[in-house]
This record gives sequence, structure tokens and C-alpha cells, in this order.
Amino acid sequence: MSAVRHNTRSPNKNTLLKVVILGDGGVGKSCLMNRFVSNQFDEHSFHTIGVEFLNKDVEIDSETYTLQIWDTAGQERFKTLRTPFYRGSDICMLTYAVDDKISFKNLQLWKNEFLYYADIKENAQFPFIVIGNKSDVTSEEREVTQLEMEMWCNENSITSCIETSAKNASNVHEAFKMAVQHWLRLENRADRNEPHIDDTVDLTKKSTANRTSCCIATGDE
Ligand SMILES: Nc1nc2c(ncn2[C@@H]2O[C@H](COP(=O)(O)OP(=O)(O)OP(=O)(O)O)[C@@H](O)[C@H]2O)c(=O)[nH]1
Repeated sequence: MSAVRHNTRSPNKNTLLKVVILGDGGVGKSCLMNRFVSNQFDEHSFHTIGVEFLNKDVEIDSETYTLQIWDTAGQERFKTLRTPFYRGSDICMLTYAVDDKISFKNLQLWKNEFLYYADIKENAQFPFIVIGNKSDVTSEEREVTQLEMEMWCNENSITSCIETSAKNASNVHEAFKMAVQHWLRLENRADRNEPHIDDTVDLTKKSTANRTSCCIATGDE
């Protein structure tokens, strides 16, 4: 499986994207999915066992994308139930809770687990997005700053991150939209680099590959 799949979009057909949400148990993965898909929030959400998925359409630049969102069980004891579902993912949301430093420190483990079980080469470009959920908590309860999130992303070459609250619906829609936009950037880049059969290669010309740089967005777009 390639890290970024070749674009097969056609004008009348929705693009189906598999989005997997990973992170420690209790950071709010199920609540994020339910807020996004059904605009509902459950104060007493139960732990997920294995995986669950829901579909939701998003529109970006007049194109519709169907997101197949996979909510996984964050607890260690469910590892063998969740990891078989990583393969074929188009987007990975690495999630922590801003009032839980350990869940933030564990992002590295989640990233590694995803790369391993999705069978993606370490150095391949893959659309990861980091989500700091529970941004509604008080400043006394907060254990991870936005700056710490941005620094971690920089160190890990992740260009998209955002703080959300599934509870008060802040930035939830934006997070999923940002994830698709990130996927599109990599997809378009892969398209540009795709050689065409009738291309003539000028070996005397130096490469001027026009790499777009993307920036971290941490608030409303
Ligand atoms: N304050 C606050 N609480 C939240 C938010 N999102 C989720 N919660 C609460 O956090 C708890 C865990 O939420 P879940 O969505 O079940 O967490 P999860 O990451 O899916 O957990 P696992 O299924 O065990 O992996 C629940 O009590 C939610 O009500 C949020 O944005 N803010």
C-alpha cells in the first residue's frame, strides 16, 4: 500500500477517505466522532471495545468527500482488536487531552503503532493531524499548552494540529476539514510528481521542484 494513494477522483463521484482516530483511552475520540457526525455529546461515554466506524460527508471547494471515520479503543488491552484496522487508512488523527500530560507524551507511541501496523515506511509522507481535545477545561486543569503541541509537531514533521472540544463543539468540524485539506495537499503533490508517459526529460536542467510548505493551524480557519 502506498502512503498517499493515487487520486482517482472524478467529477460525479465522491472520494472515500478512511480516517482513523488514535489516542489514549478517555481522551475523547468517540465524543469527537459523535460530535462531528451527529452533533451530540455524551458526558458518560463508555470505553470503546475494538473499533467502530461512521460515515460523514464534508464539502471542500465544491467537492464532496465521504469520510469513513474509524474510532478505535485506546486502552492497551484492546490493542490486538484495533491494529488490524489501520491498513488502508488515508488520514490518521493522533489525539490527546489537554488536561492529560501522559496522553500527550504517548502520541509518539501512537504514531509508531500506526506506522507499523498500517505498514507505512517511517520516512513516507502521511497525513497525520494532531488533535488536542478537551480545550474547554479550565486553565488550572490544563496540563499541555498549545505551544508544546506545536513544538512536538515540528519535531515530528507534522504540519497540521488543532485544539478541539467535543463538549462545546469548538473546532471539531474544522479539525476534520483540516485533515482532508492536508490529505489533498499531499495528494496533489503526489500527482505533480507522477511522471507522464509522453513527458520529455531534460537531463541538463536542474530540478526546480516546487514544494509547497504548509503551516500549522491551531485555531479557527
Ligand atoms: N471536558 C471535556 N470532556 C470530554 C470531551 N470529550 C470527551 N470528554 C469526556 O471524556 C470521557 C471519555 O470520552 P470518550 O470519547 O469515551 O474517550 P475515548 O478516547 O473514545 O476513550 P476509549 O474508548 O477508552 O479509547 C467522557 O466522559 C467524555 O464525556 C471534551 O471535549 N471536553
